[in-house]
Amino acid sequence: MIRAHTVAAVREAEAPRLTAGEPLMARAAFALATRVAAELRERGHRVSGSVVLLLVGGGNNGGDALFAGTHLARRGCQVHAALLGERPPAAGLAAARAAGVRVHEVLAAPDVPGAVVALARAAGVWVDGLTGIGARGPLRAPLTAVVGALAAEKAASPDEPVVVAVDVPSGIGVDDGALPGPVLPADVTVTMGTAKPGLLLPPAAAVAGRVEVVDLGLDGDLAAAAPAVCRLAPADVADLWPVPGPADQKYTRGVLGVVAGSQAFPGAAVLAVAGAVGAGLGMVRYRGPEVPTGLVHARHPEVVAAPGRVQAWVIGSGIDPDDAARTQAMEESLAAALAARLPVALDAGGLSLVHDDGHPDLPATVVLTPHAGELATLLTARGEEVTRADVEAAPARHARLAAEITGATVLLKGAATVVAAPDGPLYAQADATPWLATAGAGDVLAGVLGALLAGYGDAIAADEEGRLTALPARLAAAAALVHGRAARRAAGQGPDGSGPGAPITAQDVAAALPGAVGALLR
Ligand SMILES: NC(=O)C1=CN([C@@H]2O[C@H](COP(=O)(O)OP(=O)(O)OC[C@H]3O[C@@H](n4cnc5c(N)ncnc54)[C@H](O)[C@@H]3O)[C@@H](O)[C@H]2O)[C@H](O)CC1
Ligand SMILES: [K+]
Repeated sequence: MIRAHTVAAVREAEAPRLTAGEPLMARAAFALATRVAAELRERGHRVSGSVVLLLVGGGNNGGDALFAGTHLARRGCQVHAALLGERPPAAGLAAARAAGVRVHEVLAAPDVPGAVVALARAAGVWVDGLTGIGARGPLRAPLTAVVGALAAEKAASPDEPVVVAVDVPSGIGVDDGALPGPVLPADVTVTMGTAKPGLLLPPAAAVAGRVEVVDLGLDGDLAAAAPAVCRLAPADVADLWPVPGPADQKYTRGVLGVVAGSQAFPGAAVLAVAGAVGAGLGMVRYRGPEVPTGLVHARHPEVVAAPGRVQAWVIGSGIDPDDAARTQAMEESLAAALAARLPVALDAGGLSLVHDDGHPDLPATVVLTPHAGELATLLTARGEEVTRADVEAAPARHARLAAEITGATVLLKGAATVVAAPDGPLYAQADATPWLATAGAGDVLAGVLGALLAGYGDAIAADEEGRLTALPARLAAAAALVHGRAARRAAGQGPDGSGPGAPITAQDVAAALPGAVGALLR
């Protein structure tokens, strides 16, 4: 699991070590130089003779870059430093000059962006040491124009140069993942001491590239600080996955009630059920009208269409809130779940059940699964004037707001999936593939989540002391990881999303679930 800590937590952890004179910056700079050299070699370049441009801000972020440039110059790189801060870090500057780094006072140039771009065009590596955790707000002039020009250069030639961000790409919202202004997208971010929330949270996570965490010896100090954002890795999901044992039978593995699909949208019932059975569980009880029931049985004859005991519910996929009969069925199953303290995945039309305060203070065992538009509609219905664009610009903030308003756990779907509960860390999962943006994918995800909730349903229902309140959020993040990995598998991509992939349908994703789960458990 990747844990990300806020600027305040990092400062608090660093302070005693800095006071004690620990050489944190030296460690940081050496690790940064080592990564730059590795990136050069991995691209088939010799380190010695390679041209490296340091973009140097006025604080210690720039200091990291300058000291790293010192190491690189000593390894034979031709290193140029473009000074873009009013007061460049003196110690770093002196060390760089002593090592032969060529220093450019570009702020004195009549055309600052032009001067930087001229240096950049001659370099194979750009080291972004403009701002790190000391940034306040969107980048200010002249960095705005400089970064805008460099981003345009980089967009025109994506393969070369390689952009290495120091600690964070300059200009992102370090604690919230916002993109308040121009940012230079990085191929690699070498982040110091611990990951930062903005490297995991959308939209900024999309410009961080591969994130490498440098161990500065802060883990002990940071362990005391609860992480602000977590990202589950496959191993964490494997530890969570309900794997049956010799004593299990279908009722102990978990039975899932599915209220999805309608005469108008019967396919969603098939897809939600396919997601659940593909993820693996004891049994599905499907509740719906004749047409979807027939389709479900045609694809999944093992599904039971009779009422009975369940350990979790999926409610809402493929249901139009204007469909009175189906809305009544949704209300009844939600009421039954709440009365029995069972976990629920509320998807699509099911979200309309929380558009008013008819269910005040939902427990965190209810997991809402909106996309950005549905979350905007929900928040607006609950009195927060919010548009889809607002949600997409700050997904984590809006997911947490919805969790606080409703009391439920919120899984906000998107290119990266954010999970927020009223308390505890955010989760940010980036396991999907753009090929997953296809009709019905959300229905399958609701089924995967339902299967996981059913696997833990009895334990959650019996959890009188609230020891498991953090579990639904973690299960939701796990469902997002497996759903994304199954989509990559179905698209013919690697587990890391590598490769071009190919068109997939929601059913392809469901069919790939058993293989994706098996790959996790190996
Ligand atoms: N604490 C340590 O010793 C270590 C820090 N590491 C590195 O240092 C930075 C944090 O350094 P700090 O000096 O606190 O701030 P920054 O360099 O990130 O930024 C301050 C710098 O940027 C200017 N600035 C602030 N906001 C803006 C803006 N919106 N637009 C333009 N310029 C802005 C400000 O004026 C200053 O000049 C951390 O990220 C690490 O890289 C070491 O790695 C570990 C030890
Ligand atoms: K930076």
